Amino acid sequence: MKKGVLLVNLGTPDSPETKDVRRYLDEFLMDERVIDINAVSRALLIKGIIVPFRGPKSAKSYKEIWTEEGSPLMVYTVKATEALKQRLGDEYHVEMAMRYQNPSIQSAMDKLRAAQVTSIQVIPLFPQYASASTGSVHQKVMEIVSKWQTIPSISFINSFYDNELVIDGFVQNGAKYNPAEYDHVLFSFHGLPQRHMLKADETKQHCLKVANCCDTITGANRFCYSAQCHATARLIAEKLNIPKEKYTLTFQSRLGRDPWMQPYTSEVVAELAKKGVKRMLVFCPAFVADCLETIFEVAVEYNEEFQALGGEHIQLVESLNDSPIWVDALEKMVREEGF
Ligand SMILES: C=CC1=C(C)c2cc3[nH]c(cc4nc(cc5[nH]c(cc1n2)c(C)c5CCC(=O)O)C(CCC(=O)O)=C4C)c(C)c3C=C
Ligand SMILES: [Fe+2]
Ligand SMILES: [Fe+2]
Repeated sequence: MKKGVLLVNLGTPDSPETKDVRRYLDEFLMDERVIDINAVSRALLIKGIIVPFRGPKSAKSYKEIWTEEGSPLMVYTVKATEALKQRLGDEYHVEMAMRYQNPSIQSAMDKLRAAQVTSIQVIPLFPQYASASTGSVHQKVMEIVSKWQTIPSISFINSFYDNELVIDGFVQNGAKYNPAEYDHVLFSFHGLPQRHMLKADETKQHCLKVANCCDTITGANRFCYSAQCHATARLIAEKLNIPKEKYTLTFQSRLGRDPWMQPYTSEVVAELAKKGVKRMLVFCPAFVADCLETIFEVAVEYNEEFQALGGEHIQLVESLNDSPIWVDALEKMVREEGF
């Protein structure tokens, strides 16, 4: 009998065609943990405005990054999963799923059940915990097993923002570019609406109330996405000897008009270009695989904005993708934190 492992990434459209992108956006943005407003307003906003209008625009962006093997997020996640299977051997049954679209969590859980695994270890592939990413994966898995007659031992990884091998993976990739040769370094994380941060603060007295609330991890902010992003950036910067004044942490990918976590990457990129920064190195350590948000938003869109304002070049540091050190990190998580 084998132990089960379920790796879950965010998800990506089945193809870069508008109909598939719309179906993906619809499933993603109708998740109440992502757009956390009342159900009627969410349906009106998402089905009536965002999906119809954003669908064709996003499809155009996906066409720019699509490869012969498929969407980069999918390609890298599949490769890392295959490498992990090799490492873990016969003692484990490993499945990979996407929170939205395919392969679905339901299909992966069905396979684990059919394989009669003795336990299931769920690893959402997001280094920093957010209700909209990790929390949503946890909820979906719990919904599925709640319908099973027999529920095996299940464990959920909450976050791995300070995992040494994960940090070292980003450090190795960044070191290839010799950060000292760049004028400035950005750590650009996927953003979230500010209200998600406030909801994560169980004390209601810390987040955005205490000065520099994200600078250290405390009891109040231990599950705060922003505080965990700050910790990840600090650890990478320390290992690469990047002094504090030479790097900035920013948040990208804002959607809608509500305030999101700040500072916004787009605004910092523009300010730095205007200040005369010419060469900038950008890490995106919220993503374990390169995807639309890194390959297109950072390396193409922000790069163009930077150059239009006098900057010379934005260099994206590759994500962990299917690097051996990332597979080492996953293997260690499975062997040390599982059953
Ligand atoms: C790092 C984890 C992620 C969190 C947290 C997250 C929250 C979040 N995202 C949106 C809206 C969009 N995100 C989109 C793409 C996207 N998001 C993540 C990760 C997180 N999102 C990834 C890995 C990707 C790329 C997927 C790929 O196929 O490459 C998109 C779709 C693209 C676009 O149209 O721009 C949207 C929309 C919200 C609203 C949100 C939390 C509230
Ligand atoms: Fe996102
Ligand atoms: Fe904070």
